Amino acid sequence: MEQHIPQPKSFGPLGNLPQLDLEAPVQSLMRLAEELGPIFRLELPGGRKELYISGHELVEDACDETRFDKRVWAPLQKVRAFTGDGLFTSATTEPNWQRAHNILLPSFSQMAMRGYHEMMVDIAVQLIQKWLRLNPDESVEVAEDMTRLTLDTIGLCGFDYRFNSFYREQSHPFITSMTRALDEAMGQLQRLNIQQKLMVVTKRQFQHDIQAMYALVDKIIAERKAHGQASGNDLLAHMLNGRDPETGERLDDENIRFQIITFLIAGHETTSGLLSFALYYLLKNPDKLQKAYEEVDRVLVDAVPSYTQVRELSYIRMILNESLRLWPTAPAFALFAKEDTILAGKYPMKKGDSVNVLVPIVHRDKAVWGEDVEAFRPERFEDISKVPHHAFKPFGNGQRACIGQQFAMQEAVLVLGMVLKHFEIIDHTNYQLKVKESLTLKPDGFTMRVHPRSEQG
Ligand code: HEM
Ligand SMILES: CC(C)c1ccc2c(c1)CC[C@H]1[C@](C)(C(=O)N[C@@H](Cc3c[nH]c4ccccc34)C(=O)O)CCC[C@]21C
Repeated sequence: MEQHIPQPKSFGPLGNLPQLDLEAPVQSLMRLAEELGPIFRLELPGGRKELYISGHELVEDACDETRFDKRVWAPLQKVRAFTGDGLFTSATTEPNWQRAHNILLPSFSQMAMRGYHEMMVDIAVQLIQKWLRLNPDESVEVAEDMTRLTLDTIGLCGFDYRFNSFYREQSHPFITSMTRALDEAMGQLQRLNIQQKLMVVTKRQFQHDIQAMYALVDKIIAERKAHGQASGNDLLAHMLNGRDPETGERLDDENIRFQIITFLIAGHETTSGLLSFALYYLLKNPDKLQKAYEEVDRVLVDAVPSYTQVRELSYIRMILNESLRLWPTAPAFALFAKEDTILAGKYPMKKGDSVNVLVPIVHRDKAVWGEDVEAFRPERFEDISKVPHHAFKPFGNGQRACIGQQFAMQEAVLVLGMVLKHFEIIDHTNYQLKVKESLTLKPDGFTMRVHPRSEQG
């Protein structure tokens, strides 16, 4: 029988929007979920309705790939204006999704990470050098420096391009365009169609920013095709030379452009947020911080970490997983029913109906994580077989899960390990976490002090 699905009271054409804090929509949805329970409906401008699920049984069932597939929903549709049929914004049934997936999977495998290690170290050393030169009374703007690091890392590993963010106060022009375009895409999610039509200047700026992004990326592709490239082991080389093992086909230049912009977006904001949250939790949990220092002092015995040593930093990896549990920097993803079905045996869904997974709440489901869900306890990830993997979805689901997961984790373990090897981190302002919501989640106004640690042992 039809189960009741709670929905907050709605206010005419704007639906439930007036009750939400549009500066922090995810945190609004988290509060709604605590009030309304593991499933609730939200009404949006123009009568659009969205169904949110956050209970582990519902999420587990919705992650059944035989019955549900990734939905390219409104937020992704808006971004598709500049990422086209790139991996992130294409439907599984589009030809370029399967082709790019088949061609790029090896380039993002754990094996491939060995090939990116030197480039990741190149950028990580720049961060360490910058922090070593700070005066004792100066502090670090954590999220800002981590964003410089992750952007430069994906630029170098992706297509041998140096944004040189550590040598700039202002963002690189490409990033200015990308950030403004993303902000506009997000803004469109909350406007009525009539508002959207009237905002002519904004729309023109949006188109200008998209053309600016394409100009830079198309130039990089053209130059690479004209002059080739020494190393030949970055993502661009793999995309230019790769063939779909199933069909022998290659990616065309337009799709390669879309993939590069996709990796820049998906690859830097999310990883920088993860590193920032991890440092925040270590400052607030000195016993875990001590354990982390002990691991890096034991493993990182050389001036520069080797690929193998990074793989040995298991407690650092557990810290990052626990940070992703509490603050998954990609906080929601959407699924649709491939055929008529019953969700978790209770909620009938017609073919095409969709659900949105509210990741921060399923990561706090006490039924699977225990009563201490708000505690920062990396030890939950000690034994991977004991992690409730259907209630831990920071990288999405199934064949549409994050292709960059190994890249992100390899980079984050390397950077967090190097930071803790070189610095004692100090919570000099007793910072209180405020989560800033843009495309993803990150700490707002988070600064800390860093003291060089004397050479250990
Ligand atoms: C902590 C860092 C990251 C997090 C939390 C994260 C999270 C996610 C999530 C949740 C999805 C699924 C989205 C959906 O279902 O609609 C996804 C997809 C994707 N991510 Fe990531 N991501 C991270 C880093 C990266 C990096 C470093 C890259 C590339 C260099 C990347 C590239 C992609 C791509 C291409 C997809 C689409 C995959 C496909 O559908 O074929 N991500 N990511
Ligand atoms: C570009 C990608 C990576 C991206 C970026 C941000 C978000 C997403 C994905 C997907 C989820 C999306 C949110 C959570 C979302 O569910 N939105 C839904 C519903 C919605 C529209 N307005 C809202 C205002 C408040 C609360 C909800 C909505 C939607 O947009 O349909 C809204 C904020 C941006 C966010 C995090």
